[in-house]
Amino acid sequence: MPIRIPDRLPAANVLSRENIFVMTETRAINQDIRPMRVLLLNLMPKKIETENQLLRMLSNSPLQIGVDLLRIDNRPSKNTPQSHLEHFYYDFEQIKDQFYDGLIITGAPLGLTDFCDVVYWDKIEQIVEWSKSHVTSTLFLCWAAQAGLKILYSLDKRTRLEKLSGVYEHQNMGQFEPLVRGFDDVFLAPHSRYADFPLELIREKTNLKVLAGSEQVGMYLAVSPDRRQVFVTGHPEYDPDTLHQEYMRDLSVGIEPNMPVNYYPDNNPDNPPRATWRSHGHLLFSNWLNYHVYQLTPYDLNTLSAAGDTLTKDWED
Ligand SMILES: CC(C)(COP(=O)(O)OP(=O)(O)OC[C@H]1O[C@@H](n2cnc3c(N)ncnc32)[C@H](O)[C@@H]1OP(=O)(O)O)[C@@H](O)C(=O)NCCC(=O)NCCSC(=O)CCC(=O)O
Ligand SMILES: N[C@@H](CCO)C(=O)O
Repeated sequence: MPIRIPDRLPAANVLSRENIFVMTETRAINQDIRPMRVLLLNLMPKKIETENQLLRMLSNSPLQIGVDLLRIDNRPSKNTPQSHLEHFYYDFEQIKDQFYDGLIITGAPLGLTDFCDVVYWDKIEQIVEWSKSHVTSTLFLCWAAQAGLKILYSLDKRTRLEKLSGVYEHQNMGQFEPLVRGFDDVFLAPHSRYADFPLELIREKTNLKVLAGSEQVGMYLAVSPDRRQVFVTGHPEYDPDTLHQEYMRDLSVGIEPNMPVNYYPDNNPDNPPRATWRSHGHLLFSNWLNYHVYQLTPYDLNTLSAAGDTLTKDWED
């Protein structure tokens, strides 16, 4: 089933060219099934690219999914046309009385910025708190995972000496957890972060269930006991060339970044990179939509705030 997006959102053309079935608002209103409602809080610098990447991941589902785009930084954007933001994005005030089946909070290039110096930190805290009564399942990506751990578990920011950049192996630690259904025992995913998530720290300081990771990258995927919060510290949604774009950007601003690990064929940046994580990314987002959104969410979303922990399925561990 397709994703439901505004008629003129750029992703409509991008995804249609890839034979990905998107449904415009005009077509969608003729369907008499309840679409899933997913809110995308986009904090990434290249917002249109991130929209395309995440909508592609959400499109690989038998569900009809309505996607609302949210912004919380009303300063002029450095990397996205203001007209795009004004036309396609909601402000929190416009949606705070709404209920959603899913919320995705993206990464942000704020790995070297203390939380207290993040211009919209108060709004992030407000939205995470709001999600507890207005969203069935929240997916925190990369920087948002670190922010979510701070807000929900008071886990202080930990920063690596060097940026973790490249495509890394992960052990599947989730056994029969639905979120990792169909995962390989060992799988690849990109990372691009200074944030640090040591496995033992996560296990010691939170009640999260770690579902995938490694000694090298730490925790990659974890889920709360009620399965309503999912933390992903990497970027399974990335295009093949996203790490390359970031590498070239960081070189051009004089940061002297290390070359992304296990990424360029023959470790040569002149060779076009290939995606070795795409199937994992699609499976992760499909499993999230199926087991953490669709199968948990109440038919009447307005009952969500009263539902509390009765949403939890008693899946076998
Ligand atoms: C990454 C770049 C090169 C990006 O440079 P840009 O020219 O795009 O602009 P920028 O001023 O850095 O801002 C990028 C986006 O972050 C927003 N931004 C910047 N500072 C902010 C702050 N204090 N609070 C809230 N938002 C902030 C800007 O508004 C912009 O979003 P709009 O476009 O909407 O205006 C730069 O930030 C940089 O050199 N940073 C130091 C290296 C680094 O941190 N790289 C990323 C590491 S990876 C990472 O941080 C992932 C997370 C993690 O590691 O935990
Ligand atoms: N890693 C991204 C930011 C979100 O993780 C960057 O270098 O811009």
